[in-house]
Parts: sequence; structure tokens; C-alpha cells
Amino acid sequence: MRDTPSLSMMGWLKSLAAAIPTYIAPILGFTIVANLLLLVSPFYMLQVYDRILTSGSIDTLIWLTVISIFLLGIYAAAEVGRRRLATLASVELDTIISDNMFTHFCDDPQEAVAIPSRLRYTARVKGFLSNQAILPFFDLPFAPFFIAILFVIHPLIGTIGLIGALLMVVIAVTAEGATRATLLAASQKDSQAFELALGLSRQRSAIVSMGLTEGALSRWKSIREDAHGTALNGGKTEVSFASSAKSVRQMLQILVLGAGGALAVRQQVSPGAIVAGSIILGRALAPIDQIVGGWKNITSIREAWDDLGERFIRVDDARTDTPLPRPEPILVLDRLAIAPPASEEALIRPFRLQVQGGALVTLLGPIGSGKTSLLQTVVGAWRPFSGKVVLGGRDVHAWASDDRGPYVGYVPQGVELLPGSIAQNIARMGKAEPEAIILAAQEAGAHDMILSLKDGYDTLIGPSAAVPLSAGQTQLIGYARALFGEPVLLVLDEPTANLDKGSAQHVIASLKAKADRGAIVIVATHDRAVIEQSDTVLAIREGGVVTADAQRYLASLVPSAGPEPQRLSTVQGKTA
Ligand SMILES: Nc1ncnc2c1ncn2[C@@H]1O[C@H](COP(=O)(O)OP(=O)(O)OP(=O)(O)O)[C@@H](O)[C@H]1O
Repeated sequence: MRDTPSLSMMGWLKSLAAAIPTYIAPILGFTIVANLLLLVSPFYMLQVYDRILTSGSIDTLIWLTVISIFLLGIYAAAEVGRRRLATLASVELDTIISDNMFTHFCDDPQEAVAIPSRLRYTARVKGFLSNQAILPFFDLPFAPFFIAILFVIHPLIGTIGLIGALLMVVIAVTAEGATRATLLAASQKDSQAFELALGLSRQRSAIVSMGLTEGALSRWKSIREDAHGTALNGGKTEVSFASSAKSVRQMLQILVLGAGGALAVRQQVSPGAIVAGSIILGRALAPIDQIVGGWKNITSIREAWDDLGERFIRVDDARTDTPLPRPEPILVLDRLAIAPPASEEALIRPFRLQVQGGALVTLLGPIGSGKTSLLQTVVGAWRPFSGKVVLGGRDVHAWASDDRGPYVGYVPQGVELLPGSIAQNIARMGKAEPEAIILAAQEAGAHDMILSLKDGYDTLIGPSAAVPLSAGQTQLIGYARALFGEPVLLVLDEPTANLDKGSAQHVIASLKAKADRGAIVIVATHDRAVIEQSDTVLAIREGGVVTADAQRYLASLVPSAGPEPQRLSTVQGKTA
């Protein structure tokens, strides 16, 4: 799942900043103002102790107080500004990552599986910005500036500040080395538990019906306990470092007060400088303290960022493809070899086939022979292992999914519908005339079934559904979705599997009618009734593809009658 090597601490912060460039300069601007104005309090104290107490001027005190309060108002506005910008940046980053995630989801079948964990990672990174945990990293570069002021107050106070800051940096670096591996392991185990829980939630029926509850639960619990154990270990070390950083910071402030006191006794600094020095040192060390204190959080965000990687933050140029007209109904599978995503070996060896509009082709083959894989490749969901799929002269895989989609109808093996109404699902979640939706439903034989539902075409599917649809109802609506918009290429994977005889006959008749009207229809099936209506069979045998006339093939099923399927040729429809 990890697609980029782990980035260094500053490396990942830089790449995060590069994802939201428009926000970085204004946040930096507000940070400069806020950090400069952090000097107001120490400066005020310096003036009160060293000037007002000696001069006794109440007027000066009033003016000093008014100006300080005004400047602190500006400080508050700058703080609000940078926090608000960090929140806005988190929303922008979330949008960029989500957009890219769905682009990759379309381009790469493997990405679909990773989406739940990627969404969790995105939430972590978004939280890093929206919870303002990023701001100490902006404050950190001001530490030398504050330490320089300590040197101006007195070299001894500056030296204590400098040594203190270096000590805190050593604590931060050691904390990273000591906790990173454990915290990462804990987070990875937590992700495993999350994925197992997702799997369990999808398989409730199997778990309950076959008494898998105890086994499944104890497996989940053991992964979680393991995750918690590792997290507790990492947490212990992290807490020790965070407490050390806090204590060291307070000790240093005491040291500066002590040193300031000694210097004041010798009249080398003013009394006001003692308090001011302590406050300024606190400001210099605060970001390091906050970073060390939130180390666990930072480790988990780094893990998320490493996984999301550069490709999720790149803003791709807007697509400039000119939408193409309706393609001619000619499908060419040109030296096409098929393999599941990420597989190194072809499941189906290269073959050539040309299918013209009007043809109804059935795809046959034993279980696991690659029928679904072939169909997934033909409709553009999977990339070919080698070769090309060309529809109407255009390479299907080089054709943007949204432009190609209206000309392709696909009924996958396990039809799943999207959350929304039945009408929206049939209209492929786009805008459509009601007539076109109803026509597709009528052709699929789903119209009467839909009208029998309480809310008809407005019946909701998904989490807000009042009543879930049956497998057969879902399949018919999936078929209506495939027919919507008169696609040129209609591809169906076991379309009659969940249907009763009447619905199955309707579907088969409508497939035939579609082919007769000029579409290319390819159906993977074990249903003899479909083969009987088809012109050609395409059979997968031991990784090769052969073709035969459907009627002769059916005849060959009777022992010693008719030929076996032949090597491939052109499949000519009736209305080529
Ligand atoms: N998404 C996937 N990733 C990796 N391998 C896969 C994927 N889908 C299928 N396969 C593998 O490809 C092979 C062919 O599967 P496929 O689903 O194409 O067969 P099929 O002929 O449609 O089977 P069935 O008749 O059971 O539906 C199987 O060995 C399967 O494990």
C-alpha cells in the first residue's frame, strides 16, 4: 500500500506545504506578526519595572497600557487569522486528496480496495491542519530570534537560552528515534483491526448463520489488544519525553530567573529584564515543547502522508479531451491478453476478435477461467495485460471514462447500486428526462416492479432506504441502468442469475432486441436460454479463447454432433 518511501521530518512538512501553496505565505505573514507581538508582554513588564516604578509616571503607565492592549488585540487577530487559514487549508487539502483519490480509483482497480484506509489517512492529515497542530512548526523558526533577544538582554541569559533550546531539540530528535517505530507499528495494527471490522460488517449474515461470531470476534479483539499493547508501550516512552521537555522548559525558566537575579544584584541587568528574559525564553521553547508533547500525533500523520504520497496532492491539469461522437458499433479486441490487476501473468493469452453491431455473443468458460476478467477489460474497468480494446475506432482505455461511459452499458456479476433513488441510479446519477429513465426500466422489465414499490422511482437505495431491495430487484435495476441512453456496447455478467423465469425471459428477449437494433451485446452466462438466442459463442479454454456459431455449438453439446469451437474470426451481427 505504501507508494512513496518514508519522507524525512522536514521533507514531509515541505511536501505538505507544497500541496497548499496559496495558504503558506499568508499563514507565515500572520505568524510573523503574532510572534513579533509576543514581545509586547515582556516589553511592557520591562517598562513597568524599570521605568514606571522608578519615575512614578501614571500618565506613561496609562499610555503604555493602552498601546500594549491595542497591540495584543492585533496579536489576537493575527492568531485568529492563521488558525482560520489553517482550517481553510485543511478543507482545500481534503478536496485535492479526495479528487485525486477518485481519479486514481477510475484509473487503477487496486485503488478501490485502499479507499477506506486512505479516507482515514486523509482525515488524519486534515486534522493536523484543522486542529492547528501544524502551527508550532511555523513558530519554530522564531526560536533563534527570541534567543538573540536574550543575548541582547545579557550574554549569560542568552547562553542559558541557547543551551536550553539545543537540549530541547535533542529531546525532540531522541523522542522521534525512540517512539517512531513503536507508534507506527501500533497505528498499523490499528488499521488491520479497522479493516477486519469493515470485513465483518459486510459479512454479518455469514457470521451469524454459521456461528462464526466467537471466532471472528476473538480474532478482531486479539488484533486490537495487540494494537493497544503496542500503543501503550509507545505511549509510555512518548509521555516520558513530553514530560521531560516540559520539566526542562520550566527548569530553564527558573535558571534564567536565577541568573537574572544574580546579574541584577550585581547591577548588570535591570529587574525588569529578569522577568522579561524568563517570558522570552518561554516563547522560544514553547513550539519545541508543543511538538514533543504531540509526537504521537505527528508520527501518525507522517505515516498517513507517506501513504498518500505525492500523487494524491498533485493537482492535475483540467482534462482537455474533446468529447467524441457516438462510436460506430464495431468492437475490436486486438491481440488482447487479460490479467487481473497487478498480476504478472496473463490469465488469457493474446487473441484477436472483431464484433460488429447486431451481434449477440455469449461468453462461456468454467468457473475461474476469466470471463469476468475479460468483461472488466472490455468495458474499460481493467487495463489489458497487452493489446487493445477498440470501440468505433477509439482505444477504450485511452478514452476518458466519463466520455466513454454513455456508450457502454455494463451489468457486473454482483450488481450494487449507489445510494440515491432508483431513478437516479437508472440515470447513472446524472440529469435525465423521466421518459428516458422509464424507457430503460421498461426495456429491462423493471418498470412494473418499480411501480409496485411504495415510492416508485423515488424509492431510496442505500443507508437511507426504508426497505432493502432483493437481489433480483437490484439486478433488474442494474440492467435498466445499463440500458439507459441506448449504449453501443452492452456487456452483462450472468444477467439472469438472480431472476425468476419470467424476468429472465424478458431480459433475454430484450438483449436480442438490442442486438437487432444494432448494439453489440456480450453476455457471460451458464444459462442455455441465453446461448440459444445468441449468434456466436466465445469460449475460454485453458487460457485461450475460441469462437463458434452458437447453434452449432449447442448441437455439439449432444455427443458426437457438430464441431468444437474454432480459432477466432470476425463475429458479424445481423445489422453490421
Ligand atoms: N480483482 C482481482 N484481483 C486479482 N485477481 C482476481 C481479481 N478478480 C479475479 N481474479 C482472479 O482471476 C481469475 C479469474 O476470475 P474471474 O472472476 O475472471 O473468473 P470467471 O470465469 O468469471 O469465474 P466465475 O464463473 O466463477 O464468475 C481467478 O483466479 C481470480 O482469482
